[in-house]
Amino acid sequence: MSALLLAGIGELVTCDGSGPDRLGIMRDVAVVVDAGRIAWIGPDAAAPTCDTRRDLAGRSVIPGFVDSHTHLVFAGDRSAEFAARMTGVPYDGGGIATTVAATRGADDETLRALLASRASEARRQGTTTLEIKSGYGLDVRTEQRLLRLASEITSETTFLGAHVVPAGVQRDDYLALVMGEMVATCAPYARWIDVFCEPGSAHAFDEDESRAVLQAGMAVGLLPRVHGNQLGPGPGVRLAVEVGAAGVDHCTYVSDADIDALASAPETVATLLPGVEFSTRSPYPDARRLLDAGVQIALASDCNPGTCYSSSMPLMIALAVREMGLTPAEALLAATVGSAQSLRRSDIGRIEVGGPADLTMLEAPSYVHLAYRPGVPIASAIEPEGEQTR
Ligand SMILES: N=CN[C@@H](CCC(=O)O)C(=O)O
Ligand SMILES: [Zn+2]
Repeated sequence: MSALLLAGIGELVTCDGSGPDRLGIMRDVAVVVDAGRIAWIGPDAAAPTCDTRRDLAGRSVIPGFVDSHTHLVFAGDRSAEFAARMTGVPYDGGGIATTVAATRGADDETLRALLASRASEARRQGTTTLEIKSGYGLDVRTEQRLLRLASEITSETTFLGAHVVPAGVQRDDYLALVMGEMVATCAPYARWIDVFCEPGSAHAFDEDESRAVLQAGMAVGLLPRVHGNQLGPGPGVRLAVEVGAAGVDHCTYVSDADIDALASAPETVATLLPGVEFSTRSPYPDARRLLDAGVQIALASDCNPGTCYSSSMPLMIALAVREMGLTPAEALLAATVGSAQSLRRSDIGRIEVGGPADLTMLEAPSYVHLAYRPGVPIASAIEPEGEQTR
């Protein structure tokens, strides 16, 4: 068979929903990868002969992480803002203007190189699917440019023209631009429409503004998702459920009513971003409470220059376990199938014959090491062709 045989897998975590933890764990197996898809899974001892054979020597293999929330296309540096925050300066979204200025001033080649380097950094840590938002252009030309560049590397692109109101533009004028020329120009390069719904921030948008933005996107065929309840209690969760959004992301401050609404709307996934709480020194959401109430949850990095400059899904899993009350199994499911669900994808986030060969290898015998060994680079996406970088 002209394919790649991955032999000697000690633990294959399929995340197929079977077994006590829904992890579908298989032991001492082999996997055949052919033309980018999984062609065969079975006992190691019964593996077919292939042109290429790689021995994983008992390592654990898991589905590639699905990072359903990132802002990877930007230029500039905000490390000073982070340092100030660590001395007590709160986050309010105002620093986004710094990134917008740097991003507008960067040419395509510069942004493409920055994006490629961040995407490769994520892949080296086991991420095989990235969602990428615009939102650092905030003018028609730059927003379209960011989405065009993002769409060169992923089909999961999100128009976030309604990130904040840019300097020098009246709020009403900016909203009219976003809902008119900007969304029309960006829609060909986007699958999703997002809005920073945070009435407590002078920079972001209130409930009515957010609803109008989402409806304008939906009118041109984009699917809604929401940044909500990040800086304080608010209408984000409620609005996401109302419009049938695929995800409401952050959910740092949720009420009992928000949890009830999410529990009765399984199509709206609560996407938790613990790297943001870590990097803004905010309280963590109670993921245990959400899960116990029957809410669908996902984990993502929110890699961005302001609130979390980390692309590490293993770090998010470790934080979810240590700080948010999830078991290692629940955290892994949230970072794979849960996150896939928040992108309305059933083809990724799990390992099955016929599915894409999105496989991540751990330098460990068990997936539990993702939380057990925080900060240690044990996860990397398996490269079916070419050099394995780890
Ligand atoms: N909250 C809004 N947007 C980003 C942060 C953007 C920034 O500060 O650059 C977030 O998801 O946290
Ligand atoms: Zn975000």
